[in-house]
Amino acid sequence: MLKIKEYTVRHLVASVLANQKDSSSLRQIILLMVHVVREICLLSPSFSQKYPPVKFLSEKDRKRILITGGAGFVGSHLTDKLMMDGHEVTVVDNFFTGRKRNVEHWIGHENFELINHDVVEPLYIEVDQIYHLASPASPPNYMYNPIKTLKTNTIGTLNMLGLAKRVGARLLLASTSEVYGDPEVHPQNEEYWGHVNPIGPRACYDEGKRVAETMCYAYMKQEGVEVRVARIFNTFGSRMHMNDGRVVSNFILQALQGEPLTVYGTGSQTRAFQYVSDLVNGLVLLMNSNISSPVNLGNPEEHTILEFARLIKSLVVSRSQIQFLPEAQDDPQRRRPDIRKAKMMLGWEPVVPLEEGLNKTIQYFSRELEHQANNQYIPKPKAARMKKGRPRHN
Ligand SMILES: O=c1ccn([C@@H]2O[C@H](COP(=O)(O)OP(=O)(O)O[C@H]3OC[C@@H](O)[C@H](O)[C@H]3O)[C@@H](O)[C@H]2O)c(=O)[nH]1
Repeated sequence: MLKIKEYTVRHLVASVLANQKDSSSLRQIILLMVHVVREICLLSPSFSQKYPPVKFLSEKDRKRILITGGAGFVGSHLTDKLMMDGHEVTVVDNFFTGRKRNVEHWIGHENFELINHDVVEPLYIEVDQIYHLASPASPPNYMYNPIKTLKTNTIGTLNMLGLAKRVGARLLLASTSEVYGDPEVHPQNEEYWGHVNPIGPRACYDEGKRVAETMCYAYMKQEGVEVRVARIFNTFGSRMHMNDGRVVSNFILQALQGEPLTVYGTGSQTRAFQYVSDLVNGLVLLMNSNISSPVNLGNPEEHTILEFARLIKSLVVSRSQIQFLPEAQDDPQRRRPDIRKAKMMLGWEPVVPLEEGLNKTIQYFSRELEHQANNQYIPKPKAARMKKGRPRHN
């Protein structure tokens, strides 16, 4: 089809050259060229790249959605869901822990945009909803540069709330179970005010998220901004960074490489882990609900860290030893979400069984290791409180 048009264009060009005053032929050429260019633009993405299937949404239902931290572990899975649901998604990331690789399958799609931007700087765009996820989330990452973690969670959140106010968007804050600190109430429900050491090594994140929640409710009361607050409990799945440093990725990588599984302390501390797809479904339900108060999103199945180490060792069928290292300072000793509110008000609860999620994650990390092996360098998981050199603040 294009060949015929090329021929026609050539034919018309020849006729114009033969008679330079033939303005109607010239007009025809221009119209035809415009048509051909438009067609090439429409066809070229599907020639060069296949995107995951995307639903068609009418103008009325299609939302313009900003995801800060959208190239990170959770953010990129959320990007996938919202893109496949047919929305227009703008991902903003400074690529501190996020990676282009996590969203590269959308690059070039007409509903997708990727912006390299740090939320500590203001952002001016038109959107209907903001999922504000930007922040390092693993303890070694957020402790690496505590001042930057504080700035991201305070100035970054203020900037996003300011944007929400200006454009009338609804903002969902990715808060955390860490607002409960080392809890004295078990399991943790949303009424609990928490037990956080304000000057400890985790404070940059715990207190940063606590003040981010405070900011949300100040903007809601004072400026009428619509806010949603998700208190996210421990989450795992594909696209966690090899250097993430959280327990699931550490144990899986160690087991796969035959290295000792590093248990901090006695391993009697507990956590409850949810698979990332469950979390993403919960975030979208919460955003589109009318619940403005905080909601816990997590899987209530609680295990000790030592049990996790043994389970992962057996799923990987690894001969790794278990190595006990000094416990991390202020490490919460027990954590399990009370999810009655999410169940009752969102109709949400986790559906992916722990072993199924772990097996998928093990497969993911096996592929990553193969990929790394083919690219010579295999990064080791970071230790709990690594801090070498002096990180920059900005
Ligand atoms: O190699 C390791 C890593 C971690 N751990 C232990 O495993 C437990 C879980 O540690 P993680 O680093 O995975 O996660 P934490 O529960 O400490 O923090 C997490 O809480 C909830 C989220 O908001 C965040 O993603 C993160 O801050 C801790 O007790 C930690 O000391 C190990 O025993 N060995």
